[in-house]
Amino acid sequence: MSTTLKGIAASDGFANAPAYMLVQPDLSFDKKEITDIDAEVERLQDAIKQSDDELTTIRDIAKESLGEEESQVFDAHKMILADPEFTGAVATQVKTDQVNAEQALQDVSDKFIAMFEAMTDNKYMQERAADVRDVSKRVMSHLLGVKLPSPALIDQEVIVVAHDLTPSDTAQLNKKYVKAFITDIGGRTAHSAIMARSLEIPAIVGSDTITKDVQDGTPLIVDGVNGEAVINPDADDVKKYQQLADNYAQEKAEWAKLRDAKTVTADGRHFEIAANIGTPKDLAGVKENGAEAIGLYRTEFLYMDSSELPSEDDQYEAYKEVLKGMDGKPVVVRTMDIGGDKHLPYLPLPEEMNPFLGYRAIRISLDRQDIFRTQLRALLRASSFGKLRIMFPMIATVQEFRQAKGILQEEMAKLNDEGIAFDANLEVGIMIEIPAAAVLADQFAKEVDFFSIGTNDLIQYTMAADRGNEHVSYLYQPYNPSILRLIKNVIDCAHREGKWVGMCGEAAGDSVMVPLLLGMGLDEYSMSATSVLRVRSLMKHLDTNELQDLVEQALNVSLTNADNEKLVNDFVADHRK
Ligand SMILES: C=C(OP(=O)(O)O)C(=O)O
Ligand SMILES: [Mg+2]
Repeated sequence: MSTTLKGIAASDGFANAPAYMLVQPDLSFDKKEITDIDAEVERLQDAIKQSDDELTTIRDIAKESLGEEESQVFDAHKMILADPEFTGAVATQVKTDQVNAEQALQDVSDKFIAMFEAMTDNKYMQERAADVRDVSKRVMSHLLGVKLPSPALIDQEVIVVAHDLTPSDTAQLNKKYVKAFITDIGGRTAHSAIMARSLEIPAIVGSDTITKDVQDGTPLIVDGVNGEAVINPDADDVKKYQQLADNYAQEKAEWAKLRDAKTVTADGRHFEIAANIGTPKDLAGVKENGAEAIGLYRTEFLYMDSSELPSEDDQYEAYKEVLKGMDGKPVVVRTMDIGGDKHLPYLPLPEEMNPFLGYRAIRISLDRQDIFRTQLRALLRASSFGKLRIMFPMIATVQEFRQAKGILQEEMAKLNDEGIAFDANLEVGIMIEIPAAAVLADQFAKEVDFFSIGTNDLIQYTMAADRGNEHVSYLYQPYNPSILRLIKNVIDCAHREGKWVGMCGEAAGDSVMVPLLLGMGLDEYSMSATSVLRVRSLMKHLDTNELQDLVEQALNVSLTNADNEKLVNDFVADHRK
């Protein structure tokens, strides 16, 4: 019999395929005394050989789908397997201690890991500890005869099931075979969910129990629009979801007709719909979906995709590609926003109790000015190839903005002295994602060129609810009057100073939020590229003259998020042109 599991709808679309468990297997074992030493060493050699074959396959697939650089880590793993100092030492230990291969492997790898981790003055060697850990896990899985999941090896249509997916796990999913994913934990604005939307992979997060409810191969249906998974669907379920998927495809075909159209409301007002990107590769999606600008380029992915800090030239090439690719249309580039759930293996951050409230984003940039200045120089050099706007993340105080802008001006002066061209008039703005900045928007508005409201963080900080924690996901309330009042304040303060305001948090592409934002006069809406056409279609059917009353009610009469959701849905049903 089929069962339905409810989670958080993270990325639109429907899929019907068997489950692929991307979960870490149990690698525990008992220590054993061995009498047949030769047989035990042979068992170890077999496991090493199987691991090596597997790594060859993974490397070849990774090279094809992710590129040469990303595949090199697997060559490094093969070298460890071939190193007699490591695998030879395991065989020796089996012989001398007369213990099972699992125990010998663990002892030797623990020794190597401790040795590498102690090399605090050589970061490169220190990072090798992670490689040894990975390799020994792989050999251990073969010794124990359990499967180690590997996204790169998926070569059939599946729905990936995982406890959680990191942004880098998500980046490895091959859209050709991974038809959807479901996780136990996570929220709608966690970065894996945001990436799923830009990859157009239907997804459900925060299901709580999916990894316990299914096994490898269990038939599954994912409804990413409503956040529902059907486990072991019957013929009726399949028919019902096929119908929903067909309707959705039809709706998408209708929206696609607006690809080259300007975004205009029923009363003829133009608003800018922009896209959020993480890498230059996302430009294709921006074009396919007819976005009018890039409202947020999350540059931290450039740092996350690299094995060391990207050089000024590497960054320059990436920024130039995006600016040229947009053909003079605006591109808002946000400086590095590392920290929170975004990590750099080569930039160890302090262990923190509350990483989202800790050392992150502009706080790191102002502290590590070497990293910040390199990024700013790369951006400035690229600025002559298009319409660049620079934006600083996580600004809490006016002083932080002044300091960041001061550093930018110093780099401008240096480039000037060196005779290197850049756009001296480029706009410099900030993300509004900390309540302190939203409240003091009148003061900030006198100094910045623009605001972009980051609702993902603004909501988590205002409601004190971790954006990636499914247990508090009910507090992700974009239409809560408290959030709407902060947004209205930001828009009004900016307009009073003649500045423009955008929004690049996920709420900018939310069908309930858009009528309210239009009514408040938000100028620019930046969202996953895959949401652009849906929102353009929605705006076409709304008359901004009729939205003032709606905003008044949402701010002053409604008490809850749910009140406002209903208010807007009823309004749109009655007033759609
Ligand atoms: C757009 C935002 O930034 P990020 O999601 O990258 O934190 C936000 O906080 O709304
Ligand atoms: Mg943010």
